[in-house]
Amino acid sequence: QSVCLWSVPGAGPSSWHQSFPVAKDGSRQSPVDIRNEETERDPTLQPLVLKYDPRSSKTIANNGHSIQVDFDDTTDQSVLKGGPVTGSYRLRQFHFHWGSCDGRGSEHLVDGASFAAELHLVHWNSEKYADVANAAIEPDGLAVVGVFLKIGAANPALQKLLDAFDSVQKENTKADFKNFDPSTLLPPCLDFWTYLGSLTTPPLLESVIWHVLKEPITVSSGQMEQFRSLKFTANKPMQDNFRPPQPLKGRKVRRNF
Ligand SMILES: NS(=O)(=O)c1ccc(C(=O)NCC(=O)NCCc2c[nH]cn2)cc1
Ligand SMILES: [Cu+2]
Ligand SMILES: [Zn+2]
Repeated sequence: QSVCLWSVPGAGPSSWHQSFPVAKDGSRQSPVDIRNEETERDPTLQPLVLKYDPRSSKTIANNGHSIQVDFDDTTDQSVLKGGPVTGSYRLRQFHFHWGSCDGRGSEHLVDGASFAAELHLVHWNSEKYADVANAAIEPDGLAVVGVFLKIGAANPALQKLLDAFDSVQKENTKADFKNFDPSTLLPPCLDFWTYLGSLTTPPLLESVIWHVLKEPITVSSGQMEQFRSLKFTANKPMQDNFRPPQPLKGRKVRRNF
């Protein structure tokens, strides 16, 4: 979107259905509140395999509604395999969602509870589709890994990212960001919940196989303040860029733990 839809007052998630009817009429919208009691353990789920090569990291950008690190996805350098998916999904980018205070900010909830932020690692099905744009319109086109950020000790891997924020303070700015290994942002345990969902920002396409990790990583309050120092459109602080939970509409959330 030229004017990103978070920053214009009254143009947040509650008005997206005007331009994107799938927001209201869709059957597999994201995020959702994961009620653990209602999830189903599925022993047939394979372990999640995330193989990331730091040489594929390219740039860091403030795109007006999040901070995003883009990867070279012209070859299978950084891929997701296993879990509920067959085949291999190529890492394209990762970005974050966070709140204006530590008590909110994540998109998925667990038993109604929010975390301070949520990391999304976005992969596309490079075995079946030519590029991310073509994959993004297919029901099995994207695989996104969600990692919760919980307030606790400062996270040194995250600090490397935050130190690069000075060069992307303003909206629509981009800087080199090479040799970053996204696996440093993952928790030691890759247990996950999985369900069929969508992009959580416009165009809200219903093309995402979600893998939400059970174990959060930590972030300190001070580090969260650095996220909030980034600017939205028209110099507004970038924060509260999360969509509230959407109806499950009969979907089952499975877990591998
Ligand atoms: N939150 S999430 O469900 O993980 C997610 C949401 C949107 C996209 C996406 O690919 N969205 C289209 C697009 O082209 N995004 C470019 C960035 C942009 C859009 N508007 C301004 N900059 C990918 C993942
Ligand atoms: Cu946008
Ligand atoms: Zn996201």
